[in-house]
Amino acid sequence: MPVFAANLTMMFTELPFLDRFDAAADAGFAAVEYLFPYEVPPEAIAERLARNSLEQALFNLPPGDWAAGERGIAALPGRFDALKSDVDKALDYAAATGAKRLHLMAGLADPRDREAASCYRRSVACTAERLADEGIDLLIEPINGRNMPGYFLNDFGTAERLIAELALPNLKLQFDIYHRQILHGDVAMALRHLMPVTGHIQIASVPSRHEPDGEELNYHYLFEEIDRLGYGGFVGCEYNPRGQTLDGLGWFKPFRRS
Ligand SMILES: O=C(O)[C@@H](O)C(=O)CO
Ligand SMILES: [Mg+2]
Repeated sequence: MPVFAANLTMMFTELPFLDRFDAAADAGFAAVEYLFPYEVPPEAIAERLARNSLEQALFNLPPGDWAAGERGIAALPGRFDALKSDVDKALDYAAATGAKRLHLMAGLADPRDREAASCYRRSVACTAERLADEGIDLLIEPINGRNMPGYFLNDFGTAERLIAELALPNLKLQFDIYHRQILHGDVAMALRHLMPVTGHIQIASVPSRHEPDGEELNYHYLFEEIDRLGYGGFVGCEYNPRGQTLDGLGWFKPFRRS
C-alpha cells in the first residue's frame, strides 16, 4: 500500500501553515511534504512533526525570487554561488525535520540554450554531491509548460538522460504523475521503465489538478501498479482540493493511518 504524504502547500490551506501538520495527522496521513518551509523556523516545523508523529517526505530547495517570477535558479547563469548558500539553508531544515529528499527546481530557461544546460548540469551534480554527504537524495522533476510556462526541465527523457549520465546514486527522478500525463501520457509504462531511478512520486487528477479520484487517469490501477513495482517511497498528494480538504478525502479512506 503506498504511503501518502499530504502536500501542505496545496492541502489544508483553510488553516495557517503550522496547523496544517496537525490537520494532516488527524486526517490519517503518516507523512507530509510542501514546496517551501523557509518562512517558518525549522524548530517550529520539527515540533509539529514530532507532536503528530509525521514523517517529512520532501521539500524544495529555495527557488530564487518566487514573488518576482523565478522558479528555481539551477539553470540560470551566474547564480551558482547563490545556489550553494541555498543548499546550506535547505540542509538546516533537512537536519531539523529529518527530510531525506530535496527537490531542486531548474528555473525558467530555454531547454535548447547550451549555457543554461551546462549550468543546470553543474548545479545538479554539485548539489547531489553535497547532499550525498548528509545521506540525502536530490530530486529533479519535469514540469509541464501549461502550469509553468518556460520551465527548463519540461521533458522526462531529458531528466532520465541526465540521471544516467551523471550516475550519482542519490540523484533521482521526482515522478509527478500529473505532469507526466500532460507532457507525454503513457503513465503506467513510464512508471515501470523509470521506477529504478524514481525517488518520489506525486499525484493529482488530470486535467484539473484536484483529488486523484476521477477524470483522465485511473488512480486505483496506478496505485496497484506502484505497489506491484515495489516502490518503497512516498506518494505526495500535490493537488488543489475542489472544496474543503477533508470533504475531498473520500479517495484516501482505504489508506488512512489507523
Ligand atoms: O509539481 C510541482 O509543481 C511541484 O512539485 C514543484 O516542486 C514546483 O512547483
Ligand atoms: Mg510536483
